[in-house]
Formats: sequence, C-alpha cells, structure tokens
Amino acid sequence: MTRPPRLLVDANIPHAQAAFGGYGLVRTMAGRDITRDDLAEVEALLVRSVTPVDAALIDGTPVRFVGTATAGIDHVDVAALDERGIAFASAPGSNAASVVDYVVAALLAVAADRGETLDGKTLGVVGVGEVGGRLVPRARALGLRVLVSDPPRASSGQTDHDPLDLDAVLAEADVVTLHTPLTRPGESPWPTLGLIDAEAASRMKPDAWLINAARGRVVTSEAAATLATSRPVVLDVWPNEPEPDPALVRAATLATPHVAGYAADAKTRGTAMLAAALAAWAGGDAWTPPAVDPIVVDAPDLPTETAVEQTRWLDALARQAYDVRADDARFRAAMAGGDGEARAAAFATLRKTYPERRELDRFVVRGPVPDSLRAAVTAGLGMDVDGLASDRRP
Ligand SMILES: NC(=O)c1ccc[n+]([C@@H]2O[C@H](COP(=O)([O-])OP(=O)(O)OC[C@H]3O[C@@H](n4cnc5c(N)ncnc54)[C@H](O)[C@@H]3O)[C@@H](O)[C@H]2O)c1
Ligand SMILES: O=C(O)[C@H](O)[C@H](O)COP(=O)(O)O
Repeated sequence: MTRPPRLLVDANIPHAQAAFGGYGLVRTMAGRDITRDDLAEVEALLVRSVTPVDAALIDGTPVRFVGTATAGIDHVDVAALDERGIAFASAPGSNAASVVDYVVAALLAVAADRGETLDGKTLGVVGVGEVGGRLVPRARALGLRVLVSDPPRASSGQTDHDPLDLDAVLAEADVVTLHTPLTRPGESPWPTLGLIDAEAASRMKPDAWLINAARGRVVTSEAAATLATSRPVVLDVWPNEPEPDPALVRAATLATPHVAGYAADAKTRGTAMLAAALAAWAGGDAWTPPAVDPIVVDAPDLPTETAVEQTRWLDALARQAYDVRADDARFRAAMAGGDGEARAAAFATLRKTYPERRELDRFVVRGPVPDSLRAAVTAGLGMDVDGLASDRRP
C-alpha cells in the first residue's frame, strides 16, 4: 500500500485541516521552527512569511509543492524552486483589503489624536499593486489628494494612476505610505531595500508622516529613527523582525507587530488561494471558506460641523471595527521589557494570539450617517450604510 502524501503547514495558517486534509496527512508547526529534518517525508510545504524557503531547506527532501499564504514572497527563493521543478504558489492580494484598512485606521487615528483633518492632505502612495491600488480610491473618498509612484508599473504602462518619480512624491506628500515588495539590488531595476534612507527621508516635507506596512527593510533603521523624532511615523514592519529595536518602537507614533494584513478574512482568503493552487496541482476540489455574517457598528453620536470633527467622527466609527490603537498598546507593552530573546518570543506570541479582526467591508452601520460623510463611510471605510436602513431612527 502506498502511503498518503504528507503536508507540513505553518500553525498560523487557519483552517489547515479543512482546506488541505483532503490531500494527505496534515502536520502543523511554528513557521520559524521549520527545518530540513521536518521535511524528511513532506511533499507539500505550506508556509507564511517567517519561513525562509531556499535550496538549503528543501534539497534532499521529497517536497514537490511549496505554497506561501502571503502576498510578499521575499522569504522564498523562487528561482531555486523553479530549477528543481518544484511547484510554487502564493496568495497575491489575499490581505490587501486588510492592509488598506490598517492604513485608513492609522491615518484617522493619527489625525484625530493630533486634532487635524485628513481633508486636503496629500497622500503619497509608493507602490500601487494590490494594496496601493486599492488604497488610492479609499484615500480619495476620505478627502485626501493622492500622488503615486510605481516605476515598474509606469515602465510597462500598467497603471492608470499617473505615476510620478519617488522624488516628486516625497517633495509634495503630507503623508508617505509604502506598499512595495522588498527587493534587493540585482532582483529588480528598482530595488526597494533601503528605499527610504536618510537621504530620501531628508527630501520629505519637514512634517510629513511616514507609514510602513510593507517590509521593514524598505526603510533604513536610521531613517525611521530620525523621522520619528519630528513627525508621526507608523510602523507595522521592522528592519529586524522578530526583534524590533525597542527604542524605535517607543519613538513610533503607532507601532504594531506586522499585523496589518491579519484580518481573519484575509488569512482565510490566503488559505483558500493555496487550497485552490494545490487543487490545480494535485487534482481535487478546492476548499470553500465558511460564509460570515455582517457585523453591526453604531454611527457615533458626535458633532460633524467642522472638518476636524468629521475626522474624529470617522475615527470613532472605524475604531469600533478595527482599533489600531489597541494593537499598538499591546505591542508597546510587550516590547517594554526583557532581553532580545524575550521580545522576539513576545513578537511571535502577539501574532499567534492576534484577536479576531474583520475587514471593514464586513460592517454595516446602524444609526444616522450625515450626508456629508456618506461617501467617506462607504467608499473610504468600505462600510455598508444601507443594510440596516429599516432599523434607522429618524
Ligand atoms: N504588513 C503586512 O501585513 C503586509 C501584508 C501584505 C503585504 N505586505 C507587503 O506589502 C508588499 C506590497 O503588497 P501588494 O499586495 O500590494 O504587492 P503587489 O506586488 O501587488 O504590489 C507591489 C507594487 O509595488 C511596485 N514596486 C516595486 N518596486 C517599486 C519601487 N521601487 N518603487 C515603487 N513601487 C514599486 C510594484 O510594481 C507593484 O505595483 C508585499 O510585497 C509585502 O511585502 C505586508
Ligand atoms: O506579505 C504578506 O502577506 C504579509 O506580510 C503577511 O501578512 C505577514 O504575515 P505572516 O506571513 O508573517 O504571518
């Protein structure tokens, strides 16, 4: 009797048994701990971003399929897999809506806490793929003027966003938000490793905010630290994960442990994309994720006369669905003490035990939404304002 295929799956990939169990025996383990020895009998390896997959990991193992339930693939040596005829799949766009929610929540939180409005600010979006491309219309609906930079897309005529070069965006943006992959020199004509270094940072407006929810090393530690002394800096990703520099965590305005893409819907979508790829490769039926019900949030009972009040109102609505300040508080507390090893363990634990969060477009608003804010709620936050219309009070 031939033995069934074996699959090794990162324990942070949800629904693993339901989605992959039909293909063989599923074993799960912490992604950071996976070694070559663990793959001795494994045909399919399913990881997230914390498992470097290269020749050293897979050579001498029976692995024939590698999947990563993530958008970023900088942890996978795709050329090495190609050379060995190993099938590869990732989950492009699976968590884009979740990252956009994170950026929107952070923009509103920082503006509201500073008594500012987003209305009329210029947002510079660096990288307009799955995340950046979806962020553009949502930011515009929140009243931001948007400039974009994406040389790879510009050079292939792939964007309708009228891209500028990075310098032009840095010179004009009030907020710069990064949504590029991490690429090293030689991997791309436009490598992003250290894209925002001290020199690039010095070309930003003196009070321009920086948001990095892409990869930590797209910004140098030096640039991040310098910028954080003089303006809001929001960091979800860190140059040396899982051991971020505690001084940089303290200096950041909002600091989170690489969870921008961690909405439950996004993780489930990543699993479903890998299940579909596995079905196409091995044959079989793709897994269908369970349906989810909409969730009700209440229209805040706050004034909306001025632009600053409107930003506060939107922030109060958004944080009922996703509270980025709570993520920040948990992370800050966890990074406040202990040595590097303890902080690395805490970083992993925060991610493993991340509370259930839903994408903003799963929410329906109960109560009156002022006409002046309707577009910001529906197109900016992505929430439904009509789903409970019959419940609305005059
Ligand atoms: N924090 C998180 O939880 C999280 C979640 C998802 C993705 N990410 C990161 O964000 C990155 C972007 O995600 P995505 O889904 O939008 O990827 P994507 O591949 O769809 O888009 C990336 C875009 O960046 C552009 N780009 C490449 N080099 C550039 C450069 N030098 N300057 C400007 N633009 C450049 C590409 O042309 C592309 O349009 C991922 O590669 C991943 O590393 C982080
Ligand atoms: O690239 C991605 O998709 C994200 O960075 C991803 O959400 C990171 O989460 P991890 O794979 O580390 O669990």
